[in-house]
Amino acid sequence: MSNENVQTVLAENFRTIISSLGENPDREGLLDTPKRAAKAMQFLTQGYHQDLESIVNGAIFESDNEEMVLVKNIELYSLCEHHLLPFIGKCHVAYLPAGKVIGLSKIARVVDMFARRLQIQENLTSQIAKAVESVTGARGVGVIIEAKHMCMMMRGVEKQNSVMSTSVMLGDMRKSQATRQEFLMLAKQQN
Ligand SMILES: Nc1nc2c(ncn2[C@@H]2O[C@H](COP(=O)(O)OP(=O)(O)OP(=O)(O)O)[C@@H](O)[C@H]2O)c(=O)[nH]1
Ligand SMILES: [Zn+2]
Repeated sequence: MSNENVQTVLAENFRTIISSLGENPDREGLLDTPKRAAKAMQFLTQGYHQDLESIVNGAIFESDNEEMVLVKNIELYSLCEHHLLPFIGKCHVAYLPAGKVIGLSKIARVVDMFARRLQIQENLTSQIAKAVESVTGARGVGVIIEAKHMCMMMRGVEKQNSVMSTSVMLGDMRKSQATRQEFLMLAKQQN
């Protein structure tokens, strides 16, 4: 289905949702809402139409550096697959290069590519780690995500302060306790 067709189908469904809620989809304020909501949902799930190779766009560079590279505090917006409500937080990604480094912005793009899908935080964390590992050939990769889930805040148990923390360590980052500790310590430090 083309992008426009998907948007039309989504908009029709959003119109049904609005009327099922007892609202009048024909009142002025809501007239364009199905289309807007459809576009917003397409944006928030655009990761399904992206692939690693085009996201990275060849920005892999040779380097002798073997020390840990860490990108901290990457903002993260995703949708939980259970309620379709947002979870919002930050992601820290570290890797141990093995002859190659990746363009800095590309790590954030990889995070977005997987975050803009229907997710649970655990799978999101491991998908990012595996993607960074495969694209850089790194000796080790670590990913930490700390996020607040709207499904726990706005509804359900209504807990406003709980933060879910998930981490995935691969390769040498998993094997070497000292390296893992260094990552965890650097990730925890304020800026
Ligand atoms: N592990 C994990 N659980 C999640 C994530 N996002 C949402 N959940 C949980 O998924 C669970 C779904 O539980 P259900 O009992 O089927 O759904 P529910 O009746 O809406 O649950 P409550 O949220 O407890 O009201 C809830 O415990 C959510 O907190 C996530 O990223 N990871
Ligand atoms: Zn949820």
